[in-house]
Amino acid sequence: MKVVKFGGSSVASPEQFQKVANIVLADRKRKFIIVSAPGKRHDVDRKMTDLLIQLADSVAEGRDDSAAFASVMERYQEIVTGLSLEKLFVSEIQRNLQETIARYRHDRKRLMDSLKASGEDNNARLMAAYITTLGQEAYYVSPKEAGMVVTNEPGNARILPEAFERIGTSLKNREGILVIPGFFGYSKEGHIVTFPRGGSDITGSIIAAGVEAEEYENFTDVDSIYSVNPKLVRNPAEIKELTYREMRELAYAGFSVFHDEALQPVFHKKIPVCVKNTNHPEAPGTSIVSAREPNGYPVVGIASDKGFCSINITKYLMNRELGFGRRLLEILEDEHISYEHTPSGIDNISVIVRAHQLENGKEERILQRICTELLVDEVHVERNLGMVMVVGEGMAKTVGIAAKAANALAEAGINIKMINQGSSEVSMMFGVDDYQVNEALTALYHAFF
Ligand SMILES: Nc1ncnc2c1ncn2[C@@H]1O[C@H](COP(=O)(O)OP(=O)(O)O)[C@@H](O)[C@H]1O
Ligand SMILES: N[C@@H](CC(=O)OP(=O)(O)O)C(=O)O
Repeated sequence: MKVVKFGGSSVASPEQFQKVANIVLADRKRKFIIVSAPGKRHDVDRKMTDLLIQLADSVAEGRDDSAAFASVMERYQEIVTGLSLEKLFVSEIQRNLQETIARYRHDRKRLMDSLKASGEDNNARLMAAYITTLGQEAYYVSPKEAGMVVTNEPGNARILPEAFERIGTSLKNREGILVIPGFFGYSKEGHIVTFPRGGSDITGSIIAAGVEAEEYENFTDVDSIYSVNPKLVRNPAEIKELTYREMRELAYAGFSVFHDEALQPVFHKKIPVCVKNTNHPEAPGTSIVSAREPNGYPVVGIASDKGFCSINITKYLMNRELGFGRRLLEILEDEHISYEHTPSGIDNISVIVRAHQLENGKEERILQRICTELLVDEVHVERNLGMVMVVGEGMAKTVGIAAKAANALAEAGINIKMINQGSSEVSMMFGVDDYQVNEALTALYHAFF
C-alpha cells in the first residue's frame, strides 16, 4: 500500500481536488492520503495557512478579525460550491472556527496552533467527502485517531517514538481510502500541536513509516526535483534519483520542495519516496532511495539559502585550551541558539547561526558572555551571509571538486567567505555575501552541469 501526500498547491481549488481524486482512484494501492491546507492558486495568491496565521494574530491582538475570517471562509466556500458538496460543510467549518477562537482567545500559542491545524483538518474532511461522492469508500481520520502523538512544542512538534506503533495499529486494517490531515498531531495532554511550516511532508513520512508503506508518493506542482531551484535558474536538469542523504542536505540548504525533517521516518524503514506532479501525473518524478548507481555526475544538486550570520571568535592558543569549544557551545545552548556549522582554524572559530535567532537583545548578551566567560581576544558578528551547498554522493571519490567550485566562483567575481565540508563528503558548503548567493548558485550550476 502507498501513502500519498498532496501539497497545498494540489488542493488549492475545486479543479485541483478533481485532479487529486483522479490520481487516488487511478491506483488501488493509494490508500493513505495526506492533504495540506489549500495553497496558492496563482503567484500572487495567499496560502490558507498564512490567512489563518493572520486571523490568529488579529484575534490575539484584539484587532478586528472580520476581514481575515471572511478570507478564510471564501476559500472553503469556493471548494464546497465548486465540487457541489453539501452546503452544511461551510456552516460547520464556520462554527468550528468560531468555537476555536472563543476557546483560545486568551491563549495565543494554542489559538495559533489550533487555527493553523484547522486548514489541513477541514481540507481532509472535504477531500474524504468529495471522494465519497465519486462512489468510493473514503473516510476522514483525525491525527488523534491515527495515533500521531507529538511533543508539546507549539509550532515545532516532533513525533514521539511510540507514535509509529500506534499508527500501524489504528490504520493498517481499516477499510477504504483514509484521508488524514497533514501538519499536526496531538500532545499526550490532548493539545493540537503543529509541525514547522511545510510540515505536511513530515506527516506523510510518519504515516508511511507507521503503516510500513511500500512507497511514499509526494505530489506537488513540479515534474521532478531539479538540480537547482527552478525559480532561481532557468530550465535546470531534472534529477531522476537521489539518496536520502543527498535529499536531506539539499532540503536543509534550500530545496523547499521536500521538508528536510520528513526524511528520517522513511529513511529508518527504507521506504522509497517519489516526488511527482499533480498537474502532470504521467511524468515519472524523482525517486529518493537508500542507494543509487553512480551516473557519471559527482554532483547531484546545488542549493542555497540566505539569512545566516557568523559569530567569529579569536583567541591566541585556542588550540591548547581544553574544553574551549564545549564551553562556547554551552553558552549558545543556554541561550537556546542552535548552530549550523563551526568552521575553525588554530586560534579562531566561527559559529554559523540563523540570523533571526540573535534578535531581541540576544546578540549583545551572547557577545558579552563569550568575552567574559571565555576571555577571548576578539569576538564579532558578521551579518548578511548566504550559503551555497554543493551535494552529491559521488563527490567523495572525485578529485578536484573544491577546485572546480572555487574556480567557478572566482570567475564570477564572488568572494568565498568560508568553506565547510563534513566528514561524510556528501556536501560542500560555501559561505558568500547574501547579495551574491544567486550569482554563486548560477556559477556553480554551470560549472557542474
Ligand atoms: N530543486 C527544486 N526542485 C523542484 N522544486 C523546487 C526546488 N527548490 C525549490 N522548489 C520549489 O518547491 C515548490 C514545491 O514545493 P511547495 O511549494 O512546498 O509545494 P506544495 O504546494 O506541493 O507543498 C516548487 O514549485 C518549486 O518552486
Ligand atoms: N499548510 C502548511 C503545511 C504544509 O506542508 O503546506 P504545503 O504542503 O503547502 O507546503 C504550511 O503552509 O506550512
